[in-house]
Amino acid sequence: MTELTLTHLLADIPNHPDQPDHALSLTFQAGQMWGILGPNGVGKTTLLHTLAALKAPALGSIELNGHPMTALHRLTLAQQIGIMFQEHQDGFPATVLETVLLGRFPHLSPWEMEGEGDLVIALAALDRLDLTPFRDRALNSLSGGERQRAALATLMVQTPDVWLVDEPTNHLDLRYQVAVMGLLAEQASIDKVVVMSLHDVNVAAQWCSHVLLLYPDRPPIWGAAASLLTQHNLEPLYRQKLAMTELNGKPLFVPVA
Ligand SMILES: Nc1ncnc2c1ncn2[C@@H]1O[C@H](COP(=O)(O)OP(=O)(O)OP(=O)(O)O)[C@@H](O)[C@H]1O
Repeated sequence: MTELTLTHLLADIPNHPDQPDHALSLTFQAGQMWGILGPNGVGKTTLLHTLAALKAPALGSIELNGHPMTALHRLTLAQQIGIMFQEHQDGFPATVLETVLLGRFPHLSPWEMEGEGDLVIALAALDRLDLTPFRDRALNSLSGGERQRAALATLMVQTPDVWLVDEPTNHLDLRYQVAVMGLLAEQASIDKVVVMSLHDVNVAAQWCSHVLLLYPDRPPIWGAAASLLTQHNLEPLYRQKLAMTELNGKPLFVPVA
């Protein structure tokens, strides 16, 4: 079973002094769905990039299934860890299908072209995200929400064991917010590790099994979403007064002006 273990980890946030008492020591496990919550600029994206081994930490270490990340081959990391970025860049002109097929890249030998099996996986992902009608369109012609769905389709095609997703509901209308969170929950249910940054505490309350709360001015806390998502913990997180009610047994928070 996949495990990503953080030991006294401190992400290297530019222009921020290192705060060793803010270090993280926790394990993200297969089947869990983690939401990272915190105010703008606290370091959620930087932490996700650190977990993907795209950025060295300021302190501490990360192990994937007991192996230090720094000792793993880039190809192994690319096969096992997938990240969806918050901003989608157009590296080069490509169609939606060509872009999504890039997710197969870590699974191909050098110079090997995608085969029939790869195409089947890519077409299924396009179908799952309602992108089949867009398959031959240029990626840069898609709307923000369509591009977000194309980025998630690419991650599906990569089939990583660890899904790191930066603000998965960005740009999405309400129906696709639910569809995408359902897709991520499905990945957790098949024993993937799912870790995402979120701005919507209600999405976290509805979908996440665990949360990590990153405070700018005090040590982080982490654990079961049901016990940590409280007014007591969230008001100081956002420095915002909140009202709370309940819907279907889950808390529902509303900012109070
Ligand atoms: N290249 C950079 N140069 C200088 N500062 C940077 C750079 N990249 C990030 N930062 C700063 O690092 C801090 C953490 O940024 P990060 O994007 O990780 O925050 P975040 O919690 O994801 O924010 P948001 O909720 O706004 O997406 C911010 O203050 C940001 O301005």
